Amino acid sequence: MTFAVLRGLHAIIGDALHDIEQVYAAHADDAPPTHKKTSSFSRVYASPPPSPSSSSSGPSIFTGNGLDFPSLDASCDPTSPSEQLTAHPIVAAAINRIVAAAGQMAASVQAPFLSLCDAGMGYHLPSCLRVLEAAHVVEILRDGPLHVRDIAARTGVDQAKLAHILRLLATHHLLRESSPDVFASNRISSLLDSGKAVHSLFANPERKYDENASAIAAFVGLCTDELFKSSAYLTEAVFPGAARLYPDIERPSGAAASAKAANAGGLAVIPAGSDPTRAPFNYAFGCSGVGYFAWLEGEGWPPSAEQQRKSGHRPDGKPSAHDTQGPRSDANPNQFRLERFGKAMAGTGNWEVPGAVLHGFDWASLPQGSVVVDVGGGIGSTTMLLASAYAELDADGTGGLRFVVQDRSVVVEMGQKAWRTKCPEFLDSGAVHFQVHDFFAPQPVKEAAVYFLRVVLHDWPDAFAQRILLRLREAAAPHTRLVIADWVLPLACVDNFGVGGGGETHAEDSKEQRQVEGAEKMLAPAPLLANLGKASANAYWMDLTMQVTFNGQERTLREIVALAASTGWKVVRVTKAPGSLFGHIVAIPIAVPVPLQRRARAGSGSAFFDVPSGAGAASRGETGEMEIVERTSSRCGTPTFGSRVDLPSVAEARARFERRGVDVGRRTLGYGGTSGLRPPPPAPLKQAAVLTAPPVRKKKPSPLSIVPLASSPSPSSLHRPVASPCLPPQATSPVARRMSQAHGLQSQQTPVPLPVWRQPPPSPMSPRQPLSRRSSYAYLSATAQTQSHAVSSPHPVAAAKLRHMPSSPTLKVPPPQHQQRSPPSPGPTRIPALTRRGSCVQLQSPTTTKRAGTGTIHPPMPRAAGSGSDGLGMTSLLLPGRASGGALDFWRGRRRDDADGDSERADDDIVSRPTTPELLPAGSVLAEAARIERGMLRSRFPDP
Ligand SMILES: C[S@@+](CC[C@H](N)C(=O)[O-])C[C@H]1O[C@@H](n2cnc3c(N)ncnc32)[C@H](O)[C@@H]1O
Repeated sequence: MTFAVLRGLHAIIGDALHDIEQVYAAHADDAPPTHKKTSSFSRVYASPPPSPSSSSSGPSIFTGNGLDFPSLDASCDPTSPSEQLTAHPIVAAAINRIVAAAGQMAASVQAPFLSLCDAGMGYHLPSCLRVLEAAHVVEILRDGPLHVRDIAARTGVDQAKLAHILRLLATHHLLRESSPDVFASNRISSLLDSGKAVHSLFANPERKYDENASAIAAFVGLCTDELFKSSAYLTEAVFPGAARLYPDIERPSGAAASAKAANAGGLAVIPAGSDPTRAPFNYAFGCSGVGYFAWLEGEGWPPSAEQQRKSGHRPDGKPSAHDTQGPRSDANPNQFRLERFGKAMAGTGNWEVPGAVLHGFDWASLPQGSVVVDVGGGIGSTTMLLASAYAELDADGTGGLRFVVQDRSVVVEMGQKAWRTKCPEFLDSGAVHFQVHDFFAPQPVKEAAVYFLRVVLHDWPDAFAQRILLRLREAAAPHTRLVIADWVLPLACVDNFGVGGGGETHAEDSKEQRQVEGAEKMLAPAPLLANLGKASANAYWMDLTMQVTFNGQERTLREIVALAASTGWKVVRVTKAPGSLFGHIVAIPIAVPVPLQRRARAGSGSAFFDVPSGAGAASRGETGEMEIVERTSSRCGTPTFGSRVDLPSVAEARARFERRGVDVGRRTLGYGGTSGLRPPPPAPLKQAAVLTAPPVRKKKPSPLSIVPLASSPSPSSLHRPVASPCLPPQATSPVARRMSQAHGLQSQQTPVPLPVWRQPPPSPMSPRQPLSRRSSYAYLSATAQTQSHAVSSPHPVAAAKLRHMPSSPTLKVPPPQHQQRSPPSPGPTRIPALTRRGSCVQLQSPTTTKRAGTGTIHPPMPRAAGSGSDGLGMTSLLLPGRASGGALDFWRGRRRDDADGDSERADDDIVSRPTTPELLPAGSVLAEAARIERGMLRSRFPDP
């Protein structure tokens, strides 16, 4: 059977390659001459002929010119059509199948001992990668290949050693040895280019990460330095037996004591390995009891004597001469790492497919005036996205959702400043309100419609995450919904959990718990690993990174469900954007587990168990959990670790969802060959799942709802807001997708929305609808172009009539008015100039969260001279699968029906009007099309 498996893997690779070739062939017209692929296959990495076992048999579809796949040997140019096409859903999905199948194939056929050598000595890769980054080798190679002698001369690294370091990287395709001892950058290593001039890098190495382009270099620097070193101490931290065997290891003190601090009342015990300040990182850097962020800010320095001895630091704690971490400021010896971390964080918004949050919950179903609390919301970047879609207020001040962004005081201050600068109208109207709040303390906003936790829980071990969730449960009303946005790790095997199946679910899972709408059994069928193996690796790298740094973790669905259930929440739905392992989990309040109820009744006023804290307790070895939280804390309040520090403008936020990087549509594309890779699509979102009242029994209300919170002893005296441990997986787009292999799993998880991209020509294996060869894709890369959008604010100026959020710390949700709202209608939009002559766009109605339809815009046809106006052209809109469509007439000037001069439009504006409005089922679809076309027309007919 093994040969059958190997042949199966081989066929997957062949078929996936075929899919990719088809897409590139379909875009041959987009290729500038330099990107055209020739039929000679002269390059080293040119495509081999299809696999004989491939179901898409036949020769390569390239017999002449075509758009070639990016070469591994050349620098990465994210703006090239060839590179951009790698994000095409079909291509991205095919790439994932290739990565998964090739990884599995290699593991299957390679001698097991050599596989162990790969895994066991793979640590040299991050080591060598760090040299490459720290010594600025990629910038040195920016202008072309160099002999190692010259690289050594410029870096000061010994020539012989450097040659071996670079060769190891070249052997793993991270660099290229173009001739003996001559090295060149390639598609992968070129991403490390910080964009800085080489001389300035050597003159001011501490300024390397000043520029935006350096986010990936910063990320790799972070990964290959403290995170890599931390990972080396995983065994010491998790395996109690290690202490006996490796006496040289300094065991962080108090680890055992913190286990005692666990309470026995139903909340998770805090085992020794779950103290965020005694993680592998603390072993590696000899800074027991100091949280990672506090360490970055200078605490725990100098390291212990043992650590100094091992790392070569001088006994006075000052760095030794050969320490290459860059100059340290007197105030904070870790300043370089601190700033690098901040830079590496840039772009965490790419954890999520742009706009995915809008589909993660049925926000439009919430009654007017509902309050959404973004708990640990950073400076409100995600709230900005939601508010710009749902906070629009009606003229009488009753419309729209209201948002409360809660975080630590230093973050709230930053958030308010950013919002005041970029979109004060939300603050002025009271639609958005910032609030200082420690999420371990009682939640001041009671009975909110939604409590939203985005990438917060993964920062914390279970025992702490439980406390955060319990605080929200205490404040919840029956109608409250909890929305958790975090990675959802699939198992490495088929998993029936949540899909309602029996079989392999754990006996202790109740049937109710097993039902989670949107749960998936697998991402890929056999012979591939169910979680797509190596193609999904990034989420698992992230998971372990959280673990080694903070004892945090990413969670599987069953772990999230169990965590939620232990604090009185039932997970009802998970939504993942196509191509992402990042999920939005919706939970409803249920009865709180009995042990916590007992505790609440026992008179504490809270389900929390207040454990010993303070110096006295510590001296008795009874470290309290809240003391642990404090130790995790950031000393000088470094702002938004793990949170995005850049607030998008309203325009950028709207642009993210207006262009819909995400689609939860269910349209299936026919895929060649590897049929069965896509599990059936999840059922359409049911509003009922969100709107139906939770099963709270009237006769037995949750004890938490009757807990006299007012008389509760406030644990806040024990708390102070703490910096959150959280880590970056990705740097900024468009290369972010490379850092997330999970990005682009579309075809395996959810059918690809049809018209986002132009499709390849139909093949006998995979009949597809041919689309205009002239058309192109309007959604190139949402994140890449977001910056260039300028959308006028959709919000009516009715500030005087707007209701303000009460500024008191306790907010009550106003009685629901049970009136459905709609997101704002699109305002006039300037779309970035596209160079193509037409577009194939994914169209969605901005007036509803449901998909209104999809369509293909055919290229504008220039008007015949003398056709009676200064018109620019007409474009037609087709809605596939429907006998409907329409046409748009574009011209420069005033709207025709405003010819009386009433119009506010400028004479040189490009405007449009449907010529066949009756044919269009959704005017908003047409409006969307018009905005896109206007953008393209502007580029062709620049403003006079
Ligand atoms: C990974 S960031 C997520 C930020 C935001 N939700 C987002 O998605 O961009 C974690 C956030 O938790 C905040 N945080 C950490 N400890 C906190 C606490 N005890 N109370 C409130 N917020 C806290 C941090 O300041 C940070 O903004």
